[in-house]
Amino acid sequence: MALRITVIGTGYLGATHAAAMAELGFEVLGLDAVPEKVEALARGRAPMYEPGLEELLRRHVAGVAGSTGRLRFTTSWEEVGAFGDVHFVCVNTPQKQGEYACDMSYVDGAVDSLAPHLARPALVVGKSTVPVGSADRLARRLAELAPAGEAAELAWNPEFLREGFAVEDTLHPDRIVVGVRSERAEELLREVYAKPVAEGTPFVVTDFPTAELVKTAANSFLATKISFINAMAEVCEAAGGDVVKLAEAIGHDDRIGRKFLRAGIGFGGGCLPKDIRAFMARAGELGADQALTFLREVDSINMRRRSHMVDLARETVGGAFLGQRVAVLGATFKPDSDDVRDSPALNVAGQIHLQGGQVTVYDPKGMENARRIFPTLAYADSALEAVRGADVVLHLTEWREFRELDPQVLGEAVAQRRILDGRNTLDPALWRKAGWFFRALGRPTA
Ligand SMILES: NC(=O)C1=CN([C@@H]2O[C@H](COP(=O)(O)OP(=O)(O)OC[C@H]3O[C@@H](n4cnc5c(N)ncnc54)[C@H](O)[C@@H]3O)[C@@H](O)[C@H]2O)C=CC1
Ligand SMILES: O=C(O)[C@H]1O[C@H](OP(=O)(O)OP(=O)(O)OC[C@H]2O[C@@H](n3ccc(=O)[nH]c3=O)[C@H](O)[C@@H]2O)[C@H](O)[C@@H](O)[C@@H]1O
Repeated sequence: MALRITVIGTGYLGATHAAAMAELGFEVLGLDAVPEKVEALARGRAPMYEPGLEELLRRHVAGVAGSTGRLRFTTSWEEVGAFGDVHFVCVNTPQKQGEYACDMSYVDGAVDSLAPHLARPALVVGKSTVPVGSADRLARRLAELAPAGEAAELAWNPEFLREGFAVEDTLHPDRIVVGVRSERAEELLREVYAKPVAEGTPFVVTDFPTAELVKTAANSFLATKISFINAMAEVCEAAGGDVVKLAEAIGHDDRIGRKFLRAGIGFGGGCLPKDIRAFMARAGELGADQALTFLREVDSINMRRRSHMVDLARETVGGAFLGQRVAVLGATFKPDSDDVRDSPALNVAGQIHLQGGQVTVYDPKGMENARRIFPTLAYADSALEAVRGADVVLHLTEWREFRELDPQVLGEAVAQRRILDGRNTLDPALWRKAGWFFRALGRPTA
């Protein structure tokens, strides 16, 4: 009989994983602690904006006309325990309030809720990003609580998807990494991922700590690459160089590569910032803190980008924000997502607001989430409306819509033709030709 899969926690990762598992042909049951999320998903509605996800849900959610009916959602642990052969844990692992360390309470809570319902053989597979050592601790907890005893086993299978490409990355990943302690666990995971592996996706089998570390190492490397190019942007600004050209030129070397060398206001989101901090905290606990002191620098270069953007904007409007109208284009931490967690764009908007600027924000998909986090900022329904009467325009998230803006049309709406490109994706020549003062991070001023 085909494997039956459950997915615990149906947020950015879990909702996509559940839909993708149904797409691979499995019967899937998703569970979340938030009933509204479960209700929306059960109607085939994605709880967040993620390209292609809603189409996939509608193709599989039971009850949606024409669907395969392979995908259902529930809030019942009992149902999940009775249904699944393989249970994927996809709950959140945020940064602890006021600390660098990871808050494991959601993962611990999920395992504690699930385990008592595991009366028959089952594989619990952690996908959340966790501090190294968590899988070993959770395996012991599972053995203690599951009625099935040793027949309820744990494995670790970190996830590498990017928001905005989540569906594609889940169905066609670069690699699959599994931390296992038995042949049975490996066999079950090979069965789950048989299709992508048959298409050539590398399948890396390892132990628990290595599987956990692969994930935090990968995110640390990506964060380091971004902070490296942003450090080069700082030097370019001081020396009159052009970081965009520099990135292109060093990227032609295959050993360096062109990806993840976009200088700008830096990285944000629900993962890279909190993951490098949790990694440092965990290394400290293990007595290996010296190994990761460079990540402190990666973090501080990154945070400096945001204040640098605020400083440039203040300088551009004459030295003080009081009485100045600032239009902010972009609220999400990256384009093609509605995610505003630790968003550099919103952070910059918030800092300027606190310094007395009249900030108006527009984002194609992130308005609802942004309003929830920063209710005191003003919001506009379009880019054109946001820039009306502005003394300076800040381009902070590189949505395609912003790249296609017409500098002439916007020029008619603003009070002053001044724009700062925080993402280095606008064409300076185009804006300058239309009479704008144009400045980009790490690029020559004219
Ligand atoms: N968002 C992303 O692109 C990626 C996230 N990750 C990792 O995946 C994990 C989840 O991240 P997101 O999906 O972004 O978080 P999220 O906050 O969007 O989703 C987590 C979901 O888990 C639910 N939940 C929390 N505790 C629960 C419990 N005890 N029982 C049932 N449901 C519970 C929440 O209600 C929420 O819907 C994190 O560890 C993250 O670092 C890994 C790769 C990519
Ligand atoms: O662990 C996670 O959750 C995920 O974190 C990142 O994915 P994501 O946060 O969706 O977004 P990225 O595309 O990595 O971008 C992160 C941030 O870096 C910024 N960035 C990215 C690339 C770049 O060259 N420059 C740059 O400033 C983006 O604007 C964004 O704010 C990783 O890329 C995924 O592999 C990983 O699974």
